[in-house]
Amino acid sequence: MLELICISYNDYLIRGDFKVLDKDSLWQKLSTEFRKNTTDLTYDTWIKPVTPVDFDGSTLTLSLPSELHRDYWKEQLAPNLIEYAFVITKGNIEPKFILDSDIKKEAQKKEPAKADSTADDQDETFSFSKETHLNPNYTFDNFIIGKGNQMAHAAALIVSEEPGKLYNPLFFYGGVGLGKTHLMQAIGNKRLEDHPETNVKYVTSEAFTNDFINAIQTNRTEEFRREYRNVDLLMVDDIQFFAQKEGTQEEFFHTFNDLYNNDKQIVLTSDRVPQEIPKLQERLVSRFAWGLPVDITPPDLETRIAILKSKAKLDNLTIPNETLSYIAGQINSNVRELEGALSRVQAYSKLKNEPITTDLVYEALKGLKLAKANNELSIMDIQNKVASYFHVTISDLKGKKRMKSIVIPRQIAMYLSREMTSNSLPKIGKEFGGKDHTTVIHACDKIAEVIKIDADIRKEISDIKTALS
Ligand SMILES: Nc1ncnc2c1ncn2[C@@H]1O[C@H](COP(=O)(O)OP(=O)(O)OP(=O)(O)O)[C@@H](O)[C@H]1O
Repeated sequence: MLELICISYNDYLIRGDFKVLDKDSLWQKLSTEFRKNTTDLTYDTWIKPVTPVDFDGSTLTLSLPSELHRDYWKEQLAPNLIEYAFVITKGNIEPKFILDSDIKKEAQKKEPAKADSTADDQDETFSFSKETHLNPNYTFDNFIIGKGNQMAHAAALIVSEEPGKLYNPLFFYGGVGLGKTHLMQAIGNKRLEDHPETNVKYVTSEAFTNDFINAIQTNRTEEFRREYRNVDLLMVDDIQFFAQKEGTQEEFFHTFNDLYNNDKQIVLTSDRVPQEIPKLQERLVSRFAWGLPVDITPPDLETRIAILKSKAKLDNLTIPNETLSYIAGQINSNVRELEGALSRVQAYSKLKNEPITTDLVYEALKGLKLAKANNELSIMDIQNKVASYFHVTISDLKGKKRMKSIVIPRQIAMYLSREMTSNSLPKIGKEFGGKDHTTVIHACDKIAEVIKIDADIRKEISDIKTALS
């Protein structure tokens, strides 16, 4: 990787021997490419309203006026942007999308606190509390109970009232977007509301791993241990990502023991039972089963309608009951997609300046509905699943980054698109950021070979296939 030598030069920065544009100049050049290659209507609707916010040499942050714009950019325009940017800068540029409303909200929030703000404050993610990293919206009040999550909900409530006693660790497992994180954080939020003195810590397993690696690199392992072992309630999300991380597992084992022996509460989530997490140490598997492992399954129709009703109320949306039932009937996979459908509908109604009716919803969700009616798995379904399984973005799958952590998921997604859909090789290539069909053939051959010798990848692919079928 070439070093960034920050020499300001008109609108250029110089990186190695490449010229790197600043955000406005880069965006101007990209807009010109889009104007050349799209219709006036597409340009005026989707590209013109975009504002460049930041460009750090590898990520271009763009602000968009609505959720609908964001969906459209992610699904349709991002691959073109990556390609145009590659031609312009000779580098891999990733787009990042934020909403104009988030920028406004953030500006308003910062305004009163300006006087005592610090550099650290500026790094905080929107609306997340600095100390605990809890999302304040993930509460028991906002959580709709249905058949698939009632056990998990009951256990969570008990743990929030009597941590460290009955179910330790509490272990939620289940598919993507079913509310594991929400429920876990609801425990933390309630505990803090009832007992503000409680020391609560929420991290993803990746954040734990990164903290640990940083601590080693900076000789601060003692500090790391003090931080993690001095809490009353530790929540670690998505622990399936501890798979194959020997050193982190070792450290987590000691963290776990320390907290457990001191009657501190541990809450964990994973997309599968501990026994199925590849290369998870046996002693961790058995410890995770000490408390209560409880699964969360997808919501039935009634629960989906109730969830939609509650989200609509939170967003002050007026939606007739039959329209809510219609939306709930269209999306039966997970709650995150249900929320996505609702925000797509909301944005569509704003754009058209019409009230939300079943007809309007039909139009807004047309693309999703068509895929469902044909009952065919789309390449997009596969990309979504693979991206969430490996925690990469859709842009990663469509882009050109050569890191192993991205290349393997990309090749797996191409392989599955070939295996599980009837799309031609050129069509698959096109859906992966306009790649040539020979790249797809190479990916398919590569994965077919790897499957023969690598049991972990074989298992991962089989998990994704099961989730897709
Ligand atoms: N029962 C529910 N009631 C209200 N909202 C819900 C419910 N279940 C899930 N959600 C919402 O769905 C979204 C996805 O949930 P969450 O992130 O908790 O899922 P997850 O199971 O942790 O997914 P992942 O495995 O991808 O991390 C969140 O916005 C959450 O608030």
